[in-house]
Amino acid sequence: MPLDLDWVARVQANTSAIERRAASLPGRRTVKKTYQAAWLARAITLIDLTTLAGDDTPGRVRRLCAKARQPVRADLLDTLGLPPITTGAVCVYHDMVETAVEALRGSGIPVAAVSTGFPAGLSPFHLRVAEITESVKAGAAEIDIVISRRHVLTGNWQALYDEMKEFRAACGEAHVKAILATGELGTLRNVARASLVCMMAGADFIKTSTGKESVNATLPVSLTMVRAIRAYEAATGIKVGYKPAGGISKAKDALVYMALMKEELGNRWLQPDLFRFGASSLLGDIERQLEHHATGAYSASYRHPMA
Ligand SMILES: O=C[C@H](O)COP(=O)(O)O
Repeated sequence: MPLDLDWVARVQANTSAIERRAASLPGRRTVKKTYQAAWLARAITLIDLTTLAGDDTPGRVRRLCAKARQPVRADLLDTLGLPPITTGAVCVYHDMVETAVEALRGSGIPVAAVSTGFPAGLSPFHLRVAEITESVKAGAAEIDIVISRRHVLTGNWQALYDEMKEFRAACGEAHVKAILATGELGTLRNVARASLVCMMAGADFIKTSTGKESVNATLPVSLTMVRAIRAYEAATGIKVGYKPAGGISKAKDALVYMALMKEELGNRWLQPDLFRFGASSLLGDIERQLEHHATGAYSASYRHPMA
């Protein structure tokens, strides 16, 4: 849609109310027993299984892809009466896209690439656009772009809109997730406004963080962003997805995020086309919890290596 600056200017965020509501979630909402096992299995299908490290190698990416294809031991799934599952996607740097596409061939698992000068997004603009084009050409079905934080910090909503619109166009058929790097945006009002502008410019998902900021996904930021998604759907009928990312490594945290989505946006946002966790180590803890459900005993985390 065109940029609606009046709507952007009207956006408010009541920080203390948001913090109160976010703080009430972990204590109030838990699922137990077989329901918990079912929620955790669902959580696995929502993970963008990620490796974004300077020392990534094709071997590590291939092992990660094998894990994405079979995230939980078959005998555990059998004991729990769960069908075979896979992760939602595998998320890598551009250089690793071809390796991941090859390793996931036939699985139906999409490859997500972080493009546009991830994580700072400060390389020349034409190179950021070219990086998207290259990642799509290499087979990435999803592109995670990073926005220019300075456009938010200086209130230049037109520049943010134009940038996002161009990234959207370069993605073509690929889904685009807009990484806001919320830990660097200063206020929750900025987070709400940036969310709205990215949605107006065509983002399929809005995502909290690169995982490289000093503060990554948090519940107050998530509440702010999912309320923006709710407002955007109410006004336009368009459903935008949500991806909290960075520092989510415990099964119980995943359950809290899922409860937030269910309460704020409904069950529809607990499907992989509208919700993902960006996480490199969450799967290991979920596997441990599922093993506990199946056997009654906890295994050591080294028994659930990622890659
Ligand atoms: O988008 C994914 C994040 O980079 C993963 O962050 P994490 O390593 O803290 O799970």
